[in-house]
Amino acid sequence: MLARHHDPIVAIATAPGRGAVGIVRVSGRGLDTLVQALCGRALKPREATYLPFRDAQGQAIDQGLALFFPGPHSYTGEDVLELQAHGGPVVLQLLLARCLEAGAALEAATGQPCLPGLRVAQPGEFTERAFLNDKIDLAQAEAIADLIDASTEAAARSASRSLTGAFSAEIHALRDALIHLRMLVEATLDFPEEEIDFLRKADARGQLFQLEQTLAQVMQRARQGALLREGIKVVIAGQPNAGKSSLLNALAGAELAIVTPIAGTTRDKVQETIQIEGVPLHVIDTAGLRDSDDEVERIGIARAWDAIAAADAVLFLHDLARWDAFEYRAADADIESALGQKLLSSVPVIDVWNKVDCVPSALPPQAAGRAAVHLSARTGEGLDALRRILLEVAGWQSAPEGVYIARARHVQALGSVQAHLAQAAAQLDARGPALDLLAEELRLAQNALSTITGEFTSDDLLGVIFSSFCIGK
Ligand SMILES: Nc1nc2c(c(=O)[nH]1)N(C=O)[C@@H](CNc1ccc(C(=O)N[C@@H](CCC(=O)O)C(=O)O)cc1)CN2
Ligand SMILES: Nc1nc2c(ncn2[C@@H]2O[C@H](COP(=O)(O)OP(=O)(O)OP(=O)(O)O)[C@@H](O)[C@H]2O)c(=O)[nH]1
Ligand SMILES: [Mg+2]
Repeated sequence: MLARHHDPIVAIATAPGRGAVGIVRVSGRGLDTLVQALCGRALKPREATYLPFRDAQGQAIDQGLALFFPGPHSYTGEDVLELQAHGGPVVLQLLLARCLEAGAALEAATGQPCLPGLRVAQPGEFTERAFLNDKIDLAQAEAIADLIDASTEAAARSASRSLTGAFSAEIHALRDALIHLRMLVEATLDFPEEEIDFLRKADARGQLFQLEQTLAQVMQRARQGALLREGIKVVIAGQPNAGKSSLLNALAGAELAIVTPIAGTTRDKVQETIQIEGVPLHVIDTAGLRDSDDEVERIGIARAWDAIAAADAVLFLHDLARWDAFEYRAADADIESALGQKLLSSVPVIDVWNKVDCVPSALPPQAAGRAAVHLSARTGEGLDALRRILLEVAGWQSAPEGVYIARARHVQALGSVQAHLAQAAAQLDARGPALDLLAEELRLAQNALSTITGEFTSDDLLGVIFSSFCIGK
């Protein structure tokens, strides 16, 4: 991927479909001749010029604004030409084709090695260039995609914060502190006699402690950011007719799943993403859990268990209207023990006592150490309490001002830094610390940290990251 990074690329930069304005964007080195060919004149840098876009025969395709950003002062760091036309899909396709044709004609005419054939950009390739040309780091590039994909305002604001470099700045501060400590340790490797005293005088342990503290804070905020970006998967489970589908509909505020008094109504999973305080929650309604002879229902129940096994949190629904019946309680107990086998202990289960409107005075038993809520999916009573519990379970600390968007891979990288620092601390605390091991752990910690900003990231990972961008970005 690194090899192909200077040939000129072109793409439609605006969303597919009709729009007031549509943009075709070209990036590459030495685009002046292409500008001349496409616009019939040279363009003043960074100044919009109104002109006709003509095809090879001189016929106008459209009249629009042309903008030329000479590198390195552009989005990609290369020359960038924008043709801002009317936003119809056919017009933009014609303009794109015209750019490719002009590129090919120039290549044939000049045979210039500096102008290899213009080609259509891969998804994310403009932003990849911005990264490769040091306009932005990897965390910022990811923030651009996350800004575009943001499904809530809170996610968009935190992505914008990461894009301006707030997250990267924290990572750089950590890196600088780490480098400082590494220099100290590496220096002692050369003077083994004085090593321990030297480290003690320089308070290496104190520096490492400080580093761990800062890291923990960054990690906490990155986790919040990852939560905003990725949300959590919440599965609604319970016996038939407990009101699972009614609860999904109540949370979503729409009649998504079929609700009937017939037990065994839901078979397929029904999923909807809702948001609470900007945190996306992927709520999944499942088939009621019971022994069934019906083949279709059995498949639905198997899917329900698969969903439960993949859940970040489970809402275990109980029907208060039937709680008096021994068989009902026994069946709930069976589900309870099956949940215990299916779920990691870290996956929270919330007891949801549904249909409070039927039995206003009932106070059912509460399992120790587990969140519980009484509600009515029918009247909406208790739903706010459930929303609060869901946010708590997700780990949301509702301080979106300081949160920057982050991805699971960032949180993992920070976790790896944390593990290496813990190893380093163990060495420092040991009676006879192995300084080479200490140095090695600190080096690994720095490597893990720099995968976040992309200073130390494999081409494979870069490929995965940029290919998930939309076309033209
Ligand atoms: N028309 C248009 N709008 C757009 C973009 C674009 O490419 N075209 N962007 C694309 O995603 C975003 C803006 N991103 C940009 C980032 C840097 C530069 C740029 O010219 N940077 C120069 C000069 C900076 C300055 O004057 O301060 C530089 O970095 O040197 C332009 C756009 C959103 N809006
Ligand atoms: N009174 C009352 N009835 C409810 C409440 N929630 C659900 N119901 C009723 O209970 C019945 C079953 O509701 P569903 O939402 O279909 O139950 P379910 O758990 O999805 O059932 P299955 O899909 O069969 O597993 C319907 O008649 C609902 O109207 C509630 O809070 N109060
Ligand atoms: Mg249902």
